[in-house]
Amino acid sequence: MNPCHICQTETKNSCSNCKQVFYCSAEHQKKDWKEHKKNCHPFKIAVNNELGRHLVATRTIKPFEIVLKETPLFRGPSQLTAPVCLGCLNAIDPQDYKNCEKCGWPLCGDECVYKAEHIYECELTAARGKPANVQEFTNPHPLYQCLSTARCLMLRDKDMERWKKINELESLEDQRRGSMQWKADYESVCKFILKFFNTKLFSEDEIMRIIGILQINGHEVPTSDPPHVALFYKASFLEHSCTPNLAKSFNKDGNLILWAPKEIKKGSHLSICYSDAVWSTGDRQRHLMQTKIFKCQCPRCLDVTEYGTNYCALKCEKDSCRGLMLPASLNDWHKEWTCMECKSQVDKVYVNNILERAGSDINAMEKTKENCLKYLQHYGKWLPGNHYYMCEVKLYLVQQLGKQVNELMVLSAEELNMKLEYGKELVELYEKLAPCEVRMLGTLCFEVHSAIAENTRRISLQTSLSPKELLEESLLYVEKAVGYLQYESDIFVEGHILKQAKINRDALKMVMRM
Ligand SMILES: C[S@@+](CC[C@H](N)C(=O)[O-])C[C@H]1O[C@@H](n2cnc3c(N)ncnc32)[C@H](O)[C@@H]1O
Repeated sequence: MNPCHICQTETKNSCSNCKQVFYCSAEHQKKDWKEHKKNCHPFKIAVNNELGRHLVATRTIKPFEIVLKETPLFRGPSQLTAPVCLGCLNAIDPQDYKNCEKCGWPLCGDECVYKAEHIYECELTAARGKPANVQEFTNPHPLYQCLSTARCLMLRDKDMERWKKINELESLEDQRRGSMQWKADYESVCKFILKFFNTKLFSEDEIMRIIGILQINGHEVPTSDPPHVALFYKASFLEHSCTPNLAKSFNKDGNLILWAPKEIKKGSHLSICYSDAVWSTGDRQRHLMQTKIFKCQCPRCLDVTEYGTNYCALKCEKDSCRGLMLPASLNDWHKEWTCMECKSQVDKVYVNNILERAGSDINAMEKTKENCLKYLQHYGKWLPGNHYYMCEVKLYLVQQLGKQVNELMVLSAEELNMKLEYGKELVELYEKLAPCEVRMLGTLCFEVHSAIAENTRRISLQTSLSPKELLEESLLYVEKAVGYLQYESDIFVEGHILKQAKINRDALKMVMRM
């Protein structure tokens, strides 16, 4: 029993969405709804020593349910960017832009001059008495490195409520202080702000704290081109996992949508991936340590085989052995690797040589069908089929084969089969390893569906029958594609795939009813 939020009468009845606030009657619940809905979510904030604040589900969350939809608390240009319009945050067209009359920063045009967020750096720049002078538009521009920090600092005197919330977020000041990144930020952002804006408004500590908050909590938002950075208040309490349980989508206004691709049980921690779930363990861990200052101990990082997928393994160096080599234990990625079959060992130099060559060859390679096939054949000597580099190349192949309109119809039987087999293989692998990489999974499922549909068409031309199992399989993959992409906006290519997937799904259902 708990007290009713309105009248304190003891009651068992809680809000069915968040399970955290109690009401003795429907009437009292209705009375409180306007206030309560702002904080009514199926999670609560918890704290422990290892994670700090984190979010825990207060009830079981159903597949595809939206767990949190949030508008940005703050948005601004990325730290490393070519000049962008400070109104809409899209790239400046060097042939068609306008300098703000008050501060000199380039903007797209009149419609962007009065966008609310620009007033912050506009005022700060106008106060220095000399307009900003941006002439070069194609490369990352040093002036822009300091802009988000400066814009955010201005909230202190302009928007107390937002400033207070931003300052509640983690800055990891002590862990960051003195690191290489901290020193670089001190020179290129902190000292630069004080000098460029010729201001004494902010202390060095205040500036370094805001830099930390932006680094630890910032999200890259792809709704502008190039993407911009934004802070979201409640989403900032989410912990990281390399196999998270929440997917992240953005609507066209840059609002964040966090949703559950699979059921999440009551009491589970909610997580997103701060890094890239398709990267190798070494790369993810390095990235997390450099940018978010912690060593990931998620179940995937604590299992060298990554749930038996052997995503980072190498083939045994001995031709006579079919085993796979991995570090002997978790913290030994940088020591010897051992074959799990014959127990022979190789040193890190051997491992690095293979990985460095395989990595630089992918980067340098033009991603044509022929090159991808050559790569798979060549590196198949050292890398197993599930290796992350092999998967990257298979992903290119699946997308390349039948990319143009009607090209699918002229693929050879062998090519069509390759698209199908690699596509299915990748869906199975990434559903295990990266179930929240929904854009990649949705696109892959759509490719597999298209390949099965084409196969079905070829078979039915020969037999005048459409094999039922193939139609069912094609429907299964197109339904998966719709599920994974359902929150994608039509400003993204994935939003267009979603539209087509829905059309194909409905058409398939009709054919199957006939
Ligand atoms: C965006 S904040 C998350 C909220 C933060 N715990 C707080 O109290 O505000 C990111 C920071 O939380 C901590 N953190 C998040 N996920 C973690 C994890 N899986 N393991 C260890 N620390 C984690 C790290 O310090 C990380 O830099």
